[in-house]
Formats: sequence, C-alpha cells, structure tokens
Amino acid sequence: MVVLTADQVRAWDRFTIQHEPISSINLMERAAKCCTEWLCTNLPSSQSSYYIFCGKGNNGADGLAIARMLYEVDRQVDVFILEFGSSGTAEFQQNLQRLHPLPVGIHYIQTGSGFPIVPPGVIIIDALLGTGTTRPVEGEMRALIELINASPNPTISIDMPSGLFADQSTIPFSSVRAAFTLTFQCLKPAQLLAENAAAIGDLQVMDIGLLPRYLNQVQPEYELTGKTLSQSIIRPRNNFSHKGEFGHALLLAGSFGKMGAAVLAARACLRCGPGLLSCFVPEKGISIMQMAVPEAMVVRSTNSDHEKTNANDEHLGGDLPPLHQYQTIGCGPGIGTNPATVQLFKELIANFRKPMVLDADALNILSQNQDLFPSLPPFSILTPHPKEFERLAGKSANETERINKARELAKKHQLIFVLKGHHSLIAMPGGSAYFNMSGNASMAKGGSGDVLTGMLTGLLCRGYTPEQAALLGVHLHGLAGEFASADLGMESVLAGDISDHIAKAFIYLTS
Ligand SMILES: NC(=O)C1=CN([C@@H]2O[C@H](COP(=O)(O)OP(=O)(O)OC[C@H]3O[C@@H](n4cnc5c(N)ncnc54)[C@H](OP(=O)(O)O)[C@@H]3O)[C@@H](O)[C@H]2O)[C@@H](O)CC1
Ligand SMILES: Nc1ncnc2c1ncn2[C@@H]1O[C@H](COP(=O)(O)OP(=O)(O)O)[C@@H](O)[C@H]1O
Ligand SMILES: [K+]
Repeated sequence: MVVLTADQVRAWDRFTIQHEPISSINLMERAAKCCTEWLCTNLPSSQSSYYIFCGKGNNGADGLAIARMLYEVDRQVDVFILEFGSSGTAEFQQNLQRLHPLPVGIHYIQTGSGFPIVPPGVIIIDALLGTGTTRPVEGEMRALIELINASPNPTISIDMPSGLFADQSTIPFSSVRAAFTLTFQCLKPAQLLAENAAAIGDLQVMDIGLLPRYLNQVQPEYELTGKTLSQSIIRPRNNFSHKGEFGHALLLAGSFGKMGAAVLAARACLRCGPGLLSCFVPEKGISIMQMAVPEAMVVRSTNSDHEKTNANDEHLGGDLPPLHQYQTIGCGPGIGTNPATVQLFKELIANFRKPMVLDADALNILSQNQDLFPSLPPFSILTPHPKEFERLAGKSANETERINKARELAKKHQLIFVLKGHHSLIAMPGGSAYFNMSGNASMAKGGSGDVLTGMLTGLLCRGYTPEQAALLGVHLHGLAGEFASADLGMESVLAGDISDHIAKAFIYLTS
C-alpha cells in the first residue's frame, strides 16, 4: 500500500488511461463497479434504498455510475445533483446521459431551493467532492454537507468525505462525516490523520486496477512502514556471535513512584537484542530494578559526595557513570524534571555524542531548555506524544502543521522525530517521512511509550542505524500491540504485555 497526494493519484489515473490503455470513462466504470460490489456485499439487502448526492466533477460522475449499477441490481435509487454553475466534466455528462433512460429519480438542487429530507433507512452516498477539493466548502455545498451530517442515516463517502482536503488538514472547516469511506487504489495523506478519523469512518481501499509500474516513477510525499520494509531491515544473529557483538545500552529512567516506566523500558529494550543493558536509576529504585529485571545491570551515581547523592535518591542526579562503554543511551521515561535531573541531562548531552533515544521527561527538559537542541547528538530519536511535541515546538493549528514542524526540526537539527499516535509519523533528517501502519487502541494505555523507548534503545544498541531502528522499532512496537490484543483482547492489554509480545512480532517478521 502507498500513500499519494491528489495530484499523484490524478497522474496515476492518466498513466493508466494512457498505458493500459483504457478510456477515462471505463476506468470510472471499474471504480464504480468496485463501490457497488462493496455496497451490495457489506450492507444488508434490507437496506436497499439510496440517496446519492453528486457534485459535477468526476466524483459526482462516480456517483452517477454507482446509481446506474445499483439500479441494475434492483436497488431503489434517487440522485440529487448540486448545481454550482459549471456544466460538469465530460465523464459527468456521459454518465448522466447513461442514467437518463433509466427509471431513477434525478433531482437538481438549485441555489436557494429546499434540500430533500432523507427518509429513515435510506443510505446516503456522498459523491459531491473527491480529490478535486481545492478550497473550504461554503454556501449551498456546505449547507448540503451539514444536512447530510445532521441526518441519522448511514453515509458512505466515495473516495473522500466531501469537503475534506486529500493532502492536508481541513480543520477548522467542515466536511461530510461518513460511516465508511471507499477510497480508490491508495491512501491519501489526510486519511492517516487522527483529526480526520470521525470524518472518514471506516476506510476501505478499492483496488481499481491502476497500473503498478507508475509507482516506479513517483516520489511519495509520505511512505508507510510495513512487513516488507521491516523484513528488509532485520538482521539475523550469527551462529558464532557473542554478547559483545550486540552492544551495551544504558537506560536513564525512573524516579520515586515511576520506577515502573524504567522497568517497562528495560524489559522492552532487552527483548530487542542488545548484548548488555545497564540502567542508571535513582538510589531508591535500585532494588526494584534488580528484582524486576534481573537480566539488566544497575549502575549508581559515581558522585563521591554522599550528601549530594542522597539528596537526590528519589530522582536521577549526581554524576553520570563513564559513558564511553555504551553504544547508545535511552533517556526519559519517568525521570521527572527535578533540577538535579535537569543538570544530569545537560551533562549527558555534553558528554555523549552518539545517537540516543529521548522520550517523556527528557523531552520536557528539552522544551524548557531549547538552547540544547543544536547540541543533541545528530540522528538521535525523539519520541514525543502530541502534548510533548506541543511543549517542544509550540501549538499547532492542526495535524498537518504539527507534522510539517516535526519534518522541519528533523532536517534543521538532523534528528529523527517519532510523532506518536494511531499512525505514528516518523520524520527523518533527510526529509522523508513515514506513517506507521501497525498498532491498535489496546495500546492507548500508560506505559506503551516507555516500551517504545526501550525497544528503540535496544535496536540502536544492537547495531541498526538510527533510521533503521526508528522504522523497525515503531512498526515492531505496533505489531507487538496487535499480537498482545489478539491474545488478551483490546481492553486488557497492559504495556508490559506489549513487551511480552515483541517476540511474536519478531517471529512473524522473520518466518
Ligand atoms: N478517470 C478518472 O478521472 C477517475 C476519477 N475518479 C474520481 O474523480 C475524482 C476527482 O474528480 P475531479 O478531479 O473532477 O474533482 P472532484 O473531487 O469531483 O471536484 C470537482 C470540482 O469541484 C470544484 N471544487 C473544489 N473544491 C470545491 C468546493 N470546496 N466547493 C465547491 N466546488 C469545489 C473544483 O472545480 P473548481 O470549482 O475549482 O473549478 C473541482 O474540480 C476522484 O475523487 C474520484 O472520485 C475515479 O473514478 C477514478 C477514475
Ligand atoms: N490507538 C492507538 N493505535 C496505535 N498505537 C497507539 C494507539 N494508542 C497509543 N498507541 C501507541 O502507544 C504509545 C503511547 O505512547 P505515550 O503516549 O508516550 O504513552 P506513555 O507516556 O504512557 O508511555 C505510542 O507509541 C503510540 O503510537
Ligand atoms: K465524496
């Protein structure tokens, strides 16, 4: 699966029309057939009446073709065409002519005329606007969209919920809110934004047979993580290997009351293959760590000033252990923002120059000390959730703005940003960006992010490049969540269960 902008999809249509070859109207027939078959297969036959709302572009042309095909399989169909000046595209006109001889009600909604009241049980097909949406909806179009949204009838949008931009956020403007969106051939960027979830509903991708070889010549604005990509990254463990070949990671995590974050990160780190793991935790957390994660070592502050160390025994503080022996460092889960910890973090940045993983309170400290940004080791991986990113980069009006800010910061400071969410966005220093496609809502629980931090630290330590660690780690984390929820159900997965299912995710990717 790929994600392409509206322009790229239009070019893919044209490429297919030219090289298959197939006429535009016949390609549209294929698209309409896919939608009609989906409707007939997925909606109960008792729901056999449709109100199809059409614009006068090719999205509306799809609506007219679907109307004809639904009529041919004995569905009751009424078509409502919103007049807005133009005579419509050639395909619209052609499909209108094909519909005219049939006993399908064709109604024109003129400016100022009344809108229909949709009777109960009738299914609404939204074919007003598709990927050709160029501006926020207003006037009659907006009023009609509001009518559709106000009606309790199920709405199925063709290609895009009308009003929604395909490539960027639409907020604060309105769009249709669909129960299902039947989109063509590939994902569009806006379909991956959490803020559009209520507009898009359940997204179904219809394979309308666009020629795959077009993809060889296109540079997508966004790429997707997935099994093939992860499989291309994963390296086997050599039969003769020993622990020294897989690196030694250091984790800076935990504070009084938040040792769980350290334990979760440490366990997840160890599941990703590092040779050794040491954890630098506050004095009061040492025994917790030793008992909960016997496979990890614990290091304590090298500060000889016992008073200073004891004053910080609930928080990380004092002096760092010697850092040269570590391949990488994961820092942040549960550390808090105590002044002693802030000082420790500054020393860490000043003294460790290899890529590291920064999460949670490490990001909060960074937010309060923005001058540290240029000093971060290049290719470090930062994993903010939306609130943490807001603290780092200021408020964003919408998700597109947030993503663009992350992409700019990644390029400017040569960092990797993982904007966590349902489809986490990975922004690379070279400018590319990936949406993650694994994971589910069973992971929407405290501690899931700590598990990710541990995993990324483990993968970096294991010898993957930072880009590889980010792509593999984020995808693997989501897969582990999916395996956990398959075993335990969506409600009952704990963050530790994600960690306990990393093994299954690895086995799935390597078998
Ligand atoms: N063979 C093919 O070509 C295939 C095409 N396919 C289908 O084509 C769809 C794309 O069709 P499309 O490019 O004609 O654009 P569409 O979304 O119908 O918009 C129409 C026009 O509306 C206008 N407009 C824009 N914003 C507006 C607004 N806010 N309020 C009011 N008007 C607004 C704007 O014109 P403007 O007014 O800017 O001149 C725009 O051109 C695609 O989603 C898929 O369904 C599939 O069947 C596969 C095969
Ligand atoms: N609905 C969801 N679908 C997919 N992944 C999710 C979902 N909810 C949460 N996650 C994942 O779980 C992790 C949560 O991270 P975060 O908010 O930092 O949690 P915490 O700080 O409690 O550890 C992220 O990696 C995120 O992508
Ligand atoms: K639509």
